[in-house]
Amino acid sequence: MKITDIQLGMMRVPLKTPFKTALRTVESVDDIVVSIHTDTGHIGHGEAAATAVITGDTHGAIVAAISTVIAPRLIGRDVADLNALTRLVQTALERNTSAKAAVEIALYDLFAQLHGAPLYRILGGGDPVISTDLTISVDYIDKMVADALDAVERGYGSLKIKVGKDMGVDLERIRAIHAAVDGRALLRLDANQGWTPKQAVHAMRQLEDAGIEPELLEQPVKAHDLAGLKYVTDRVHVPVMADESVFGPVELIELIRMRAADIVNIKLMKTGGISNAIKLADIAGLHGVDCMIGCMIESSISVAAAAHLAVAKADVITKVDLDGPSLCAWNPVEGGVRFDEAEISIGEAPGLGIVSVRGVQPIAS
Ligand SMILES: C[C@H](N)C(=O)N[C@H](CCC(=O)O)C(=O)O
Ligand SMILES: [Mg+2]
Repeated sequence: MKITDIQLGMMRVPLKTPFKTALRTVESVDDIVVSIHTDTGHIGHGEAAATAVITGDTHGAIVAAISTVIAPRLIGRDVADLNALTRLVQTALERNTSAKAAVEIALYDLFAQLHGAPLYRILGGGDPVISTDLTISVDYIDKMVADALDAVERGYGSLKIKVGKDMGVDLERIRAIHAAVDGRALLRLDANQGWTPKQAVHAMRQLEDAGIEPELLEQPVKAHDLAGLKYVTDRVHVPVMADESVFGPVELIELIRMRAADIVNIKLMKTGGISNAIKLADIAGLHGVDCMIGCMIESSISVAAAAHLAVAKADVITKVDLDGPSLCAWNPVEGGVRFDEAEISIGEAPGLGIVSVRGVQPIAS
């Protein structure tokens, strides 16, 4: 199975409701779709999210990285040599993790198709049904409470509450949601770097005093501030999770050496795809550090790949935040992984199981 062409397209899928964090507000998935064509007629699919405030990646940079740097290295190569191909992708250029992720996802999709098995089986197998949380965007308190109650009604057992905007109001937000949900869902807090280390410790102690025990606190402080993250981890009972602070193995090893966090959030758009995500899970597992698998604002192409990985690495990836497809107004993918509110289930179709993708505008390269 030889690679003959790599095509790029732009996909827009509106979200059901605006997605709001301490870092940004976004109303649609606007992602680059990668299709890798082969001489056997098989097509591998991938997707890159341009989350400039986190990865630094923009649409223009993703398109340029793939079309001018990565694709020329892959054309004519055999999909059977997956490890050689992922090395070519990872060493093609520095950073550009979302572009690398999209290409790797499509390569793994093809590799699994080559072997006639769903990707999770190629990655080691597992129970193909997992549960995701749902994100509650940071907003007016009444709106967040209503969104949280709606999510509980829809069957979500874990809610990821976005905070990090204003410490005083954030505490009110959490207290109000905690009271309304009344034990029917676990509360994960994600400050997206919005607090100082001292504010984060103060906030968690206030919650403790009020008898509120969130399941975890995600990325309370600036991404580069590992010392600040450790300051919080050392002083609160709530498990602290690193998200924006950890992209790849190098950051994870430093985080573990410093004992700066209790959990790490693995996202394909940060790791540059599946090969490094496997390394992160293995390093974390070796050190007894649990992982969450997360996503950016992505659709059911790249989130499907993350779901396959989560199934295969379920011993280490114990928490799932793959709600991108649930946030979308419609599903652009025919076939593939089934996203039904909290339940994500993977079928037995080879690769990612994607039959076709709707609403993609070709990008001339
Ligand atoms: C969508 C997912 N639940 C999530 O919250 N991801 C964010 C970043 C998403 C973005 O800004 O695109 C996170 O975990 O920080
Ligand atoms: Mg996060």
